[in-house]
Formats: sequence, structure tokens, C-alpha cells
Amino acid sequence: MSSKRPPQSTRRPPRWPAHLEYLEQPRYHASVSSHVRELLSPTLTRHTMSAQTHLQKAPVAIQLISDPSHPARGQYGLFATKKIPPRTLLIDYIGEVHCDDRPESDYDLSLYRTPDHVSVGVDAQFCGNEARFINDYRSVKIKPNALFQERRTESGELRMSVWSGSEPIKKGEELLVSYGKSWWRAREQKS
Ligand SMILES: C[S@@+](CC[C@H](N)C(=O)[O-])C[C@H]1O[C@@H](n2cnc3c(N)ncnc32)[C@H](O)[C@@H]1O
Repeated sequence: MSSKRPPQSTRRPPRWPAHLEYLEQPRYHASVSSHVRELLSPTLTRHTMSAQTHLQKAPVAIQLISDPSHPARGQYGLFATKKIPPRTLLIDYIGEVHCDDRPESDYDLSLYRTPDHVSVGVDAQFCGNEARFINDYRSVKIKPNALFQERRTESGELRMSVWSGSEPIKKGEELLVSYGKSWWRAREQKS
């Protein structure tokens, strides 16, 4: 039997939903021009460095939210599987890197804006990794305990990553970021 879909990673984490594709590396959409690709991941480093691009296993697990007071009950969230020190790199936000507009996606993060004003996003609506399950802190906790911040991998590729905040995160605690006011404003406009 032949399939036109690219092969899926075999390392699907527990509770990964069957209808979503699991990715260990970013996927570049056709809307990303070679010029933009060069800015995100320079050829020189792409070809000369070994591709040590993914992190050690992240200390996180996907869990169904059953707490009736949680605003995302019935959905999933991402939880710490061990105590995490402050300001620690946890996991990259992996998905489809794109330059087209994705107004309908609730899983689309802004990654970069080029000097000539092209916006680059990472959309994990249909394919991605555990980081797509991180919820916003609003109505859950007083403040976020994690944040999104970009980094360059050892091979030079620009990625959006999740880091712990200024306090340690306890084992079993839910990782919560701030999606930002513009994300919530855009969501209000959709509904
Ligand atoms: C990036 S996803 C997070 C993962 C999502 N819970 C899931 O299971 O796929 C964003 C969606 O999670 C939900 N969500 C996240 N944080 C929330 C919050 N503080 N209050 C209400 N809904 C939230 C919303 O439905 C939002 O569209």
C-alpha cells in the first residue's frame, strides 16, 4: 500500500491525539521563500554543523484536564514530570513554519519578522509536538510560570522555545504561558 503522506515520527508521546501528526523537527511550508528560509536557518550552518537540533527528552507530559474550574476542562494541557529550575529551556514549539495568513488557527505563534516585513509563524494546528498543548494562565493561575522565547539551535535554526520563568516549577504543575493580549483579542473577533 503506498501513501503520499510523509512518514510520521515513531516517537509519539503518550496521549498524543490520533488525528494529529507528531513532528520532531519543524516543517517548512511552501509559503516560506528561499530568502526567508536562509534568514531562519542559514545554509552555511545547515550544511557544516551536525544537526543536533532537538533537545533531550523534555520533562513534560500531555494530560487531559478534568478540573471543573479550569477554563480548558475537557481539553489537554502540558504538565511538568519533574521539578524544573527557573529559566530552563524546556521544549521547542514545533509545527509548520509558514509565511501565509492563518487567522483560523489557535495554534499559530509568531516566530520572526524579516527586515522587509514578512511575518513568519509556526502553526501547530494539524502537526506539531507537545508544546502545542500549553495553555494560557488566564483564569487558571495568577501569573504564567513559563514563557515563549526564540533561540537558535546549535545548527543555527531559529525556533520558538518554551522556558520556565523566574520561579521553579513543581513536579505535576501545569505549564502556563501568556498568549498575549493580541491573541485573545483575535480570538474574541473570531467568536
Ligand atoms: C494552543 S491550544 C492549547 C491546547 C489545548 N488546550 C488543546 O487541548 O489542544 C489553545 C486553546 O486552548 C484553550 N485554552 C488555553 N488556555 C486557555 C485559558 N486560559 N482559558 C480558556 N481556554 C484556554 C483554548 O480553547 C485555546 O483555543
